[in-house]
Amino acid sequence: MAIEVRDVNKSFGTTPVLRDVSIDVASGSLTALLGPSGGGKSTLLRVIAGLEHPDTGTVLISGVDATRLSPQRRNVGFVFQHYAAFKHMTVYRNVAFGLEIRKRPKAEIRKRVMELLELVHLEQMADRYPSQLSGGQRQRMALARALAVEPEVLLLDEPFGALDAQVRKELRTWLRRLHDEVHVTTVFVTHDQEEAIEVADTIVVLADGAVEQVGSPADVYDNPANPFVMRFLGPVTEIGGNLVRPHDIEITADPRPGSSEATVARVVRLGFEVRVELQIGDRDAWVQVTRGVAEQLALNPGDTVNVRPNPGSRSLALTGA
Ligand SMILES: Nc1ncnc2c1ncn2[C@@H]1O[C@H](COP(=O)(O)OP(=O)(O)OP(=O)(O)O)[C@@H](O)[C@H]1O
Repeated sequence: MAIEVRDVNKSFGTTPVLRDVSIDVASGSLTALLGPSGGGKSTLLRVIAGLEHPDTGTVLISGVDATRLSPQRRNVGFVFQHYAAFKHMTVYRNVAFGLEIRKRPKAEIRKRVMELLELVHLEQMADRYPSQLSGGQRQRMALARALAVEPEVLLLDEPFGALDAQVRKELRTWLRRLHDEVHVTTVFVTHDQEEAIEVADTIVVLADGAVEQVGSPADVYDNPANPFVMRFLGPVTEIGGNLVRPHDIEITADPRPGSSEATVARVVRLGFEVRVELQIGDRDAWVQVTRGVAEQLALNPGDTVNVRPNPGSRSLALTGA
């Protein structure tokens, strides 16, 4: 294990922010800390980095108890949402900085910095200043700088959070590819479930200071541990007291075992998919079907249909939740 967090508790004043948090991060993995705002993601990342100290519990990095080590001695690289670059230094010098203070030979520094700039596709920008870069380019520079000193662990706190949606999407793909090339153990914080699903190989769902579930993107999406995780990871709707993914619902003209009667309220075409809005008793629900299915059923507002979770699909009973 590259990182082992054991029974960590942390409060700010009297407010508990991390409650008995234990996670294992496998060497070479790309792990997302995912959860709603205020859930404790950044605090957990900062505890791993050594920027915050847990009240109780331990943090091991590469098997070594790092709980009391300073950030400098943990050999971690860190990138924040708003990256503080050295404004008066070129991109080259920003990336070289960590190696220069470690007094590495000039030729070695040059080779390493140019390799890194190539890796983050900024080789043409070496002589620019940070103010002459776009937001996405600046974050890529930040990653190159964090990687320069060959950290054992790379920690990213919403690294693309301040960028517009399009650039964010590009950088996600880019981060995944970069990780496939470099394989450095990476933990990144995000509140965006799509980002976590697309980029990470392991997702840790954190809410209200506690770990709700740990698993692969497919695990947490298809087999959520509880209604909170199911709701947070993707769209849900409620049918017969069960929480179901809207694409996991069977809609038929005639009743089937376990089905509920519903009235079609609206049929919305969204390209290939069709969203069927329903009224079941006094509750609203919706189902996502393909255009073919919608056409076959010839659905119109006011029609009576029957719906039930697809046999074999995952649904969660809501009683007591
Ligand atoms: N230095 C601090 N002093 C007091 N309270 C803090 C401090 N840092 C964080 N908190 C509180 O701890 C809780 C968790 O914050 P944290 O930033 O870890 O959550 P998060 O999941 O990363 O949320 P976000 O996505 O909004 O950053 C919040 O209620 C926050 O107000």
